[in-house]
Amino acid sequence: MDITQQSTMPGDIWNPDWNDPFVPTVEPNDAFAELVSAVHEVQEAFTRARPTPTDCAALATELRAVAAKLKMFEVGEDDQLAGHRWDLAGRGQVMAPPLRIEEVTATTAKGRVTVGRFHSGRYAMNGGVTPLIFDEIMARLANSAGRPWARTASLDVDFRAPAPLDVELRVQAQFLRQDGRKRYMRGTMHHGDVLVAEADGLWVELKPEQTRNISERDTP
Ligand SMILES: CCCCCCCCCCCC(=O)SCCNC(=O)CCNC(=O)[C@H](O)C(C)(C)COP(=O)(O)OP(=O)(O)OC[C@H]1O[C@@H](n2cnc3c(N)ncnc32)[C@H](O)[C@@H]1OP(=O)(O)O
Repeated sequence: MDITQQSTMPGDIWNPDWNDPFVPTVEPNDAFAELVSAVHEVQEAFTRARPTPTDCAALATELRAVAAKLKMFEVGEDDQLAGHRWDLAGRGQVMAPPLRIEEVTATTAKGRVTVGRFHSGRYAMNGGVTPLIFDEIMARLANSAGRPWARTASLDVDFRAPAPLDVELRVQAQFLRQDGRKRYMRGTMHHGDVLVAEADGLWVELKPEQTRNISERDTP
């Protein structure tokens, strides 16, 4: 299959606005984006802090109060906002660093990400976080251009240099080829000119019975 012959089908699976690098990550008056940003702030501040035992206890109480409030708004996974806000960096989920995907064509995707101490191993990005970032951008590309849904079957990451914290990293994905249901992808992560990690991945197109749990809300 010649994947370069496929269009990106704007409006179908890919919002053309997302190719504009100047679309702000957080829209004014976007209350959910503010909430996501606040959770990220808590994660980073928690990681950097060394509170006293008394303060730990008080903070735990306050955070449990916040969790109780959020539980009042619990919905099913199809209806939750986290992970479904395709216009936000990181889709509004707070597990992986907020990768900002700026461009997706049928064959390439480009994004940028900055990680703080929350995602640190030791003075460099944790080795488990790098695959999260690759999976996000490579999956986005694998599922772009109107292609039927595919899930990650394998992801092989090579760590070439420590990925520094608090600076912007550039992440790219490339659609190498398709062989039946198999889509072969490649990813790279750079800090400046330094290649910090690269990845090879296989995405396998789902059979109809494997798409049962994928809803319209999963469509970018
Ligand atoms: C964010 C954007 C959008 C996101 C939008 C949200 C929805 C969709 C995406 C969700 C993203 C995820 O959750 S991904 C989460 C992480 N991934 C997963 O949970 C996937 C778990 N695994 C599976 O569900 C399954 O193993 C599949 C679907 C990957 C493959 O199973 P299958 O459908 O039975 O395929 P099967 O017939 O065995 O294999 C088909 C071909 O692929 C090859 N193959 C299969 N697995 C492998 C493998 N690990 N390594 C090498 N090759 C493999 C086989 O040899 C075969 O080759 P040949 O004989 O044909 O040559």
